[in-house]
Amino acid sequence: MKIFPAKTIKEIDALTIKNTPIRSIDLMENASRAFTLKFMSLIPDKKSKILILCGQGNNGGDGLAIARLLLFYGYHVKVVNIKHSSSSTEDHQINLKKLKSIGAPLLETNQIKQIQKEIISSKVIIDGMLGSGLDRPLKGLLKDIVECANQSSAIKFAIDISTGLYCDSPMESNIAFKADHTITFQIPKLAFLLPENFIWVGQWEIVNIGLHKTAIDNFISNNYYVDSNFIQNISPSRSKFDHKGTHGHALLVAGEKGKAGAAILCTQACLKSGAGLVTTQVPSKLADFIQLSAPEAMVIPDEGINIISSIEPSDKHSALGIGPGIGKDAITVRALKDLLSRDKLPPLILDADALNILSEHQEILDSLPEGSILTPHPKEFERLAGAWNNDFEKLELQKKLAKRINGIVIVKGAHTSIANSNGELFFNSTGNPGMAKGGSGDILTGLITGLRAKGSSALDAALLGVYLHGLAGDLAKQNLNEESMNAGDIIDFLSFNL
Ligand SMILES: NC(=O)C1=CN([C@@H]2O[C@H](COP(=O)(O)OP(=O)(O)OC[C@H]3O[C@@H](n4cnc5c(N)ncnc54)[C@H](O)[C@@H]3O)[C@@H](O)[C@H]2O)[C@@H](O)CC1
Ligand SMILES: [K+]
Repeated sequence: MKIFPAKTIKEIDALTIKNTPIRSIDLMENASRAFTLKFMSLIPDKKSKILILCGQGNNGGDGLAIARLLLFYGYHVKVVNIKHSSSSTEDHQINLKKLKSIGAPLLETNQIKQIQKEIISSKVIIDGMLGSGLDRPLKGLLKDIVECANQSSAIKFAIDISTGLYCDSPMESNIAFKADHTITFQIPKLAFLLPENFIWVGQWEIVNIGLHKTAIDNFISNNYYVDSNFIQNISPSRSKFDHKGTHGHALLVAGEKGKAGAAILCTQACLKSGAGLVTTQVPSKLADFIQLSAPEAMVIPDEGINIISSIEPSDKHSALGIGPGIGKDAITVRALKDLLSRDKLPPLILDADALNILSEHQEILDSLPEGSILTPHPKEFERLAGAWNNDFEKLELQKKLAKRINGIVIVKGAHTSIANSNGELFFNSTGNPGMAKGGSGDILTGLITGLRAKGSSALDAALLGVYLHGLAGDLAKQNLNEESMNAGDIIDFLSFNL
């Protein structure tokens, strides 16, 4: 799914109207109906007072149409048409007329006191003040209304996007409508995917409004939202006469004294990737733990008893994952540097301590072979790439690093982002906060290394690995809940069944 900026969304709307063809008022009706149906599934209670705050643009037009539809379905609705501007859009005017014609409970005002009274007495508030047309910071009446609504304990919904939030650039005034739910029209907005905006966006869902497919296909985007359709197209397959030799050989380098668990989780996850063979190199003292916990894997005991002292892949290894729990001992640093000074290397995946070593020895970043994959969490990413002022800047740093290494940078978190060296960004759609626990990252590294060993391109291995890891986390959550699920449970639920 492509993510577009507000300007392109407007152009797609216009092309939909022209090419479908459909009248703009009918497209607004489609959008309002889609919002209403989703809203009704989330709020079945028809008795509590719902306040719909409408601005003078098309977002307000949606609000007025939604009010009419909710009234039709028997909901208890009050509408405020906020007179914050002297003019309103044509579709807004049409919907206002329709609403008046059915005698809807409607207040038209620019008086904050009157609006405040309505807010205080409402159980649900729907924000139809401003949408993707926001072009300046919130001030005056709209800002006062948003502040007042934010203090209310009502359940809050945003139509398309919260008032005050830009679709694709940082906020200017640090104030927006604090939605618990955002129901957005067909195209995901970049702003929804960034941690700093969670307080304004809440849970968000996409509803289809019938935008013209060719119009969407014709616009280029560098940002994508990765859903199961996307993943199905890049999932690997097997054919009847395949043997273990046709599915690659993954080599993992992991673990130090006290961190055998990282190596075990990484190995077990790699075994679920479909790779033909998996070998794990660990400090010699840990070798038996791997053999016992992952009997399908082979083990190379390092000469170091408690640390990794050398990394020497052979031609038979088709991908090499390094990092979970390896520590930063000077001998391990040397081993990594020696490895990267080699001419020929298998595709690399670097995580955890391998990334911390790279952060402290930035000169070796430039010796990473093309197509390497880095999998930092935000703190590791900050050590690698420097600090950022807002999440949009963080994305720029991520793209810059991917370009510098001519490879893939995965920054983990809710909606994990994956950058390639062409300046493209992919945001994941699976996963939940129950996965934010020790060991979860080790599993991702094992999984991606296996996928890469099996023959997926660097980008596909990253996209698939991140998606499947999140999906397994979601299944673990369904079965266990977010608190009690642990990283090992993610491995149990890893599956290519999409
Ligand atoms: N055909 C379409 O274009 C469709 C649009 N839809 C809705 O229309 C919305 C976009 O509509 P509009 O482009 O009219 O934009 P908005 O409804 O977001 O409002 C734009 C108006 O508000 C003013 N404005 C911008 N920032 C302001 C601020 N900080 N304070 C006060 N006024 C401000 C602008 O000057 C403009 O007059 C979408 O978010 C969506 O809800 C949907 O109905 C689907 C179809
Ligand atoms: K809105």
